[in-house]
Amino acid sequence: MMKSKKGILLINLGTPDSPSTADVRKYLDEFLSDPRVIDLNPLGRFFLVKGIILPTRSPKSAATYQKIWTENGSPLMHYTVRQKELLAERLGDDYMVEYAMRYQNPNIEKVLERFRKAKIFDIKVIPLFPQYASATTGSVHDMVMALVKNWQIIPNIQFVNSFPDHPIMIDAFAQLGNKYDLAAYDHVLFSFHGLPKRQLMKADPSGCHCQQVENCCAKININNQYCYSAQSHLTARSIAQKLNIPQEKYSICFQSRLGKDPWVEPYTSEVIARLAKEGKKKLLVFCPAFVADCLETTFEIGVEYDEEFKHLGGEKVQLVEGLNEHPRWIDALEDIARN
Ligand SMILES: C=CC1=C(C)c2cc3[nH]c(cc4nc(cc5[nH]c(cc1n2)c(C)c5CCC(=O)O)C(CCC(=O)O)=C4C)c(C)c3C=C
Ligand SMILES: [Fe+2]
Ligand SMILES: [Fe+2]
Repeated sequence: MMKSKKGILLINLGTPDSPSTADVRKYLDEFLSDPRVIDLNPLGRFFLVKGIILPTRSPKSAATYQKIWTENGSPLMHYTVRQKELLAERLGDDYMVEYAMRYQNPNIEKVLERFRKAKIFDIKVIPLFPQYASATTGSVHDMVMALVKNWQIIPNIQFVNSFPDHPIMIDAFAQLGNKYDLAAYDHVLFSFHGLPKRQLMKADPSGCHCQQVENCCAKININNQYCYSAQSHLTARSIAQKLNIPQEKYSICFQSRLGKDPWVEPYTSEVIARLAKEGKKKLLVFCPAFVADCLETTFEIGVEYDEEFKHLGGEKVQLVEGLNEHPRWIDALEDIARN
C-alpha cells in the first residue's frame, strides 16, 4: 500500500464566533440541542432549550464572554489553534494536523473534507477532553462517524477515548502547580466541569455501581472505567500524588451546573463555602477537565468563585492556568498522536 501522510484531528467543544448575544445564542442553540448534552426526549429538549434556556442564558453568557474575550478572540479558540500549530511542528511532514470544534466553527465536516481532498484516509481523532463523557467525547465521535459514513472510502479512523491519567499530561499539570508555593495555600481544589448524575449512571454497564456503592469513584474498575466522575477522580489523585499533596489537603468538586436536575457532587460552590466556614483563607484551584483556559475556568473560578469566597471570609481563590501552550502538554499531545 502507498505510504501517505497520517491525519491528526484535534477537536474541542467550541465557542461562539463573537461575544454578541446573537452569536452566543447560535452557539448555545447548537450545543444544547445535541441529544447527548441535554439527554431528554426531543420535545422536552426543544421546549427547555428554545423556550427557557436560550432567552435567559444567551444575554447573560454573552456579557460573560465579553469579559473574557481578548485581542486574540475566545481563549478556547486561541489555545486550540496554538496547540494544533505546536503539535504540527513536532510531528513534521509525515502528518497533516487539523483542528475543529464540535459546535460552531471551524466545523468538523469542513475539516474532514480537507483530509479527503489531501487523500488522507488514516485519521486519528483526538477529542480534547481528558475524561470521557457521552456529552463531549461521545458527541465528537458520534459526529465524525455520521459524517464519514457516506464517503466512498470509509477512512481508517482511530478514536481516542480518554486519557485521564496520561503520565505526561499529569506531569504538565504538576509543573503548572509547581509555579505556586503549595505550602502557602490552606487547601487545593480539583474542580471539574459537572455533568447530570443520570449521564454518569448511563455509563455504568452493570447498573449497580455508580452512585450506588459508597465511594463509587475511588478506584477504577470494569463498571466505572468510562465514568466521567471516576475518571475525574483518577486525574485528581494522579496530580495530587505527583505533587505530594496529602489526601486531607485536597478536595475534588464539580462546577457549572445547569438547570434543576441533580448533577455530580460535590458542587464546587458548596465546597468553597464549607472551606470558608472552616476558616481556610487561601485556595489553589486546578481545572483538569479543560486543556485550555476558557469561560468556565477564567471567569467562573478565577472571578466568580474568588468573589464568592472573599464574601464568605476567605482571602483568595487562585486559579492554576490551563495547559494551553505548555511544552509538556504538547509532549503529551505528541505522545497521544504518535502512539
Ligand atoms: C470539559 C468537559 C465538559 C463537559 C463534561 C461539559 C458538559 C456540559 N456542559 C454544559 C453546558 C455548558 N457548558 C458551557 C461551556 C463549556 N463547557 C465546556 C466543557 C464541558 N462541558 C467548555 C470547555 C466550555 C467553555 C466554552 C468557551 O467558549 O469558553 C456552556 C456555555 C457557557 C455558559 O453559558 O456557561 C454551557 C451552557 C452541559 C449542559 C453539559 C453536560 C450535559
Ligand atoms: Fe460545558
Ligand atoms: Fe461513580
